[in-house]
Amino acid sequence: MTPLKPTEDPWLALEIGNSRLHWALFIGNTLNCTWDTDHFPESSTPQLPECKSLADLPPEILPSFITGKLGGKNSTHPPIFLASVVPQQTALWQTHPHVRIITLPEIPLLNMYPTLGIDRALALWGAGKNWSFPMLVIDAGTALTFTGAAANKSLVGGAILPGLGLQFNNLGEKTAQLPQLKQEIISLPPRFALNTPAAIQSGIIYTMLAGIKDFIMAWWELFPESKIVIKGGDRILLCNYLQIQFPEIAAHLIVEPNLIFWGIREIVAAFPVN
Ligand SMILES: Nc1ncnc2c1ncn2[C@@H]1O[C@H](COP(=O)(O)OP(=O)(O)O)[C@@H](O)[C@H]1O
Ligand SMILES: CC(C)(COP(=O)(O)O)[C@@H](O)C(=O)NCCC(=O)O
Ligand SMILES: [K+]
Repeated sequence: MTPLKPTEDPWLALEIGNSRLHWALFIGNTLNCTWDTDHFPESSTPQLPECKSLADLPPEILPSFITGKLGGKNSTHPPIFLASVVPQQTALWQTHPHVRIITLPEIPLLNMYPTLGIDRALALWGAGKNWSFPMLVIDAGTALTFTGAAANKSLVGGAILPGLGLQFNNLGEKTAQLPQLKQEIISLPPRFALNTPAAIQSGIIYTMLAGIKDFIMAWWELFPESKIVIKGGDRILLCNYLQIQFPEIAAHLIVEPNLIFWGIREIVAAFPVN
């Protein structure tokens, strides 16, 4: 891989989550734009190892406006810094000539355990470096996770539960009489509902909001001054309802969709260049 001049060269960040791929284009240290794409279908076997130039990347991965920003299809392929929590998807990229996979030991957090998700570690590192430690990150993604570190950048720990989409899908799939609902809740349902869809929405949303509040309160008992950042595909929906249910808590949350990319940028900046 050609060495990177961190101040001016373009590079791509790719986070592979359990629902989709999250992409960012950086020019040096500056985030230029972000986009999301689907996982590769398991049936397809993209010829990623053959990717020598940008023209070889499928258009559903690299939209044409991004190729344009990079100087067109014939320009040199920028490096892709990849962090993934989906091993089957990582495997597809492993042999790509311009991909560099970020691993847990490269993240300078202390006290990490070996199976900690790289997305959680990067988001926490990115948040702490941007806003300061202690720090608690809430990731409202496929899974909902809480991940916290103390002032000395040491992982305190966290928690994992099914995210909003998973809760709705699981309930719809594993019960005979419950419908598959979309998690787009237009407004907060009545707490004590008189029809099935509203009862499902009530159960899921009120317990999730109460759970988030409880974890935040427990964290503030340990670290009263800590900032809290929330990311992930369901962040806006959850923040909107937190705002209604627990406005004093919602007011303290920093909402940041690009947290993982700040984490990746920190690691790339520390990446040795010739
Ligand atoms: N366009 C979208 N595609 C998929 N999920 C979405 C989209 N917009 C919002 N979501 C919500 O985002 C959640 C997934 O969050 P995301 O941060 O994308 O997941 P991951 O990083 O785990 O792949 C889903 O539960 C879903 O409700
Ligand atoms: C908890 C996760 C599934 C979250 O994944 P996501 O919802 O962001 O796709 C992922 O961070 C993971 O696989 N973690 C490994 C276990 C751990 O962090 O302890
Ligand atoms: K994630």
